[in-house]
Amino acid sequence: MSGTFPMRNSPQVLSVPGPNQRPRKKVALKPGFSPLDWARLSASGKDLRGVTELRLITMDEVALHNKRTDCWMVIAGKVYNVTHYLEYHPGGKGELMRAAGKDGSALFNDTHPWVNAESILRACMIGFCSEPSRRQTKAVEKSDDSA
Ligand code: HEM
Repeated sequence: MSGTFPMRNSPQVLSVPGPNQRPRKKVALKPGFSPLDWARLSASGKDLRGVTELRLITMDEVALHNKRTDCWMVIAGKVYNVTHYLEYHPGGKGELMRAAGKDGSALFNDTHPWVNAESILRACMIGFCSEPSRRQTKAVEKSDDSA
């Protein structure tokens, strides 16, 4: 967590970007695809996972699901089927698809560290990633070197 407040690109920053701020890239979502609509769909009991039980999933398997009609993504070690969420993503389908079939944690954290993916995507979580993310791997390698 950085020590500055508000965080870079946080919603608490005025919407007019200053000289050192990234412009906001939120898109206009289609009617019926607001965050509230997603919350309703998530709570509706509709099957958004497409699997029956949580399990360990390899990156190779995640990589097979990289299409708009079948899209899996790892965020912070958890695997989500984000196919239904694509239309509801406030940053747009295209942005989310950059991490389709991949570990999107780094892009996610660089773009909006304040967003609670775990809570938003609870209804479409399908398992745990069986491999540490590249960032985590690096941190482990570093601590091994210094030991
Ligand atoms: C699957 C997990 C993700 C969830 C649940 C999610 C959720 C959100 C939410 C709630 C916002 C609105 C933030 C706000 O109003 O402050 C947002 C905006 C955005 N998201 Fe995501 N996101 C996800 C992944 C990604 C990824 C992987 C990217 C890749 C680049 C991305 C790019 C963006 C962008 C560019 C915006 C617009 C930010 C802005 O206001 O400038 N998101 N997302």
